[in-house]
Amino acid sequence: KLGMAYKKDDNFGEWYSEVVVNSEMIEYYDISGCYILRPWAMEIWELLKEFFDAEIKKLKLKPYYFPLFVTENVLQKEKDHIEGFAPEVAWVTKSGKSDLEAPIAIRPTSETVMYPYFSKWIRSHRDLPLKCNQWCNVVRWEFSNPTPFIRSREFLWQEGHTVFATKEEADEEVLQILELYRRIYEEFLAVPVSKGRKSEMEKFAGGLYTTSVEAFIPNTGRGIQGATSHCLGQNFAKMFDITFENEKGERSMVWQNSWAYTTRSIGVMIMTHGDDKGLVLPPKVAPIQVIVIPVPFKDADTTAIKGACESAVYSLNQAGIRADLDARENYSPGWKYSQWEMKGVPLRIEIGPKDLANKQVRIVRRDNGTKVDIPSADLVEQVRMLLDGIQANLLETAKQKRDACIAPINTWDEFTAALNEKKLILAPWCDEEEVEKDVKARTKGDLGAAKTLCTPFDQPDLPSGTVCFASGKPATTWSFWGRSY
Ligand SMILES: O=C1CCCN[C@@H]1CCCn1cnc2cc(F)c(F)cc2c1=O
Ligand SMILES: [Mg+2]
Repeated sequence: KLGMAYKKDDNFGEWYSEVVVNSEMIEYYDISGCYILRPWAMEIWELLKEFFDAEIKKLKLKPYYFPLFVTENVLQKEKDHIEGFAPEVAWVTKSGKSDLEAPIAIRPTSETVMYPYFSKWIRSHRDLPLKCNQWCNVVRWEFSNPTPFIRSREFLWQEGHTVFATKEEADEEVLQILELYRRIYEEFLAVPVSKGRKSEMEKFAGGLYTTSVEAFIPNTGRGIQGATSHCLGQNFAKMFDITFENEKGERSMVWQNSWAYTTRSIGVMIMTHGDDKGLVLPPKVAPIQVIVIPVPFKDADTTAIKGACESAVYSLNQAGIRADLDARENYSPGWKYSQWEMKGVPLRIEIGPKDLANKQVRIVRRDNGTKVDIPSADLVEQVRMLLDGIQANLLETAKQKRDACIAPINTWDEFTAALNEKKLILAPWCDEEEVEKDVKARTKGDLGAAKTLCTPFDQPDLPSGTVCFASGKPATTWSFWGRSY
């Protein structure tokens, strides 16, 4: 509970498992790949949801809830949509002692659950655009090493599924949602991400194109997909016969998007900001932003000290700041400091007899450990400034660490060297799928093969004559490559 046995830079995997448990976010469960999400994690999920849900409501998304279960023939409606995924599908085969007539799948994603009904509900252009979002869990029985938040067999997400009359509307929304995902990561979780397009090989096979926000974990040198926003084109319209009568009375197929972010986002935040004392929470997502701790002294007036703590908490809460009082009698101040540091609370306020006498409080920052004494009269404004400062500092520090890992390369040898140095590789590529397959084959190994992470929208200058690092053919784009989660 108190103190960490593992150091982040020495044993990242063990450090991570310890932090998520000691901070009371996760409890391990007796089914591999399944975890209990405790309040310290769920409150973060709820703060993210509050932002995202309000934003998509501005975009006219409507809330739905579709069934958890999918019949076999519906799930397999289109082979290439779930071809490679079949091993991940979890099936219900019995109820009680008796077998079900036909096995029923638990949703791994909801296209096949929803789209037959989109087909039924959409008749004319007046039924468009249809904008559906659901907050739910999905199950994917993955076998690669399970990691809390990052890779679990059940996870929480939102899945947006939208239907438009024109490709232009779909293309526009794909980027609007991607920008919301960037905001989730950079403005709330203080995690820098790159917006880009997935390669033909890495994109959602059922769609037309995939965009994503990509993060990077310097400790492991691995990229990680933060969220995805797909344009499905008319592929699912064809599959599920989703057509509408346009203004001219012609029957045409709809254009669709689908997009999601998941509880994985919490794991990325933990990996990015955590340190050897535990979690470091960005204030925007901290369930408690300020913890106030009375520091009694042998014969000091403990009642007056507690009163001062309570009024500090009260005025902070009145100002919309999530503050709490830790007045537990059975723990020493020192123990409390360590425990709230482990939980990553951005600010700690200590009030002892001296502070009381001087009408001040001592504030300690979790991100850089600095201590400052401020007059109680300035409490709310100073705390607000400190919280904003911590939020900005966390993003800036993470950006600098990530940028320090970016390795622009031109040749194969530079590529393999950068890969072994756990870099986020920026390479000129001919954008050919065969070459991507070849790089995967040539870099196979215990740590996993290298792959494209995304082709960033923000393209550096590509001098004419630049050749692809892997094929020697003319390069057409700069892409991020690396090992990934
Ligand atoms: O990524 C998104 C956004 C939200 C809606 N879905 C899309 C594509 C999901 C891609 N995907 C991802 N994983 C899957 C796992 C399965 F077991 C399975 F049957 C199907 C899939 C599958 O289609
Ligand atoms: Mg998967």
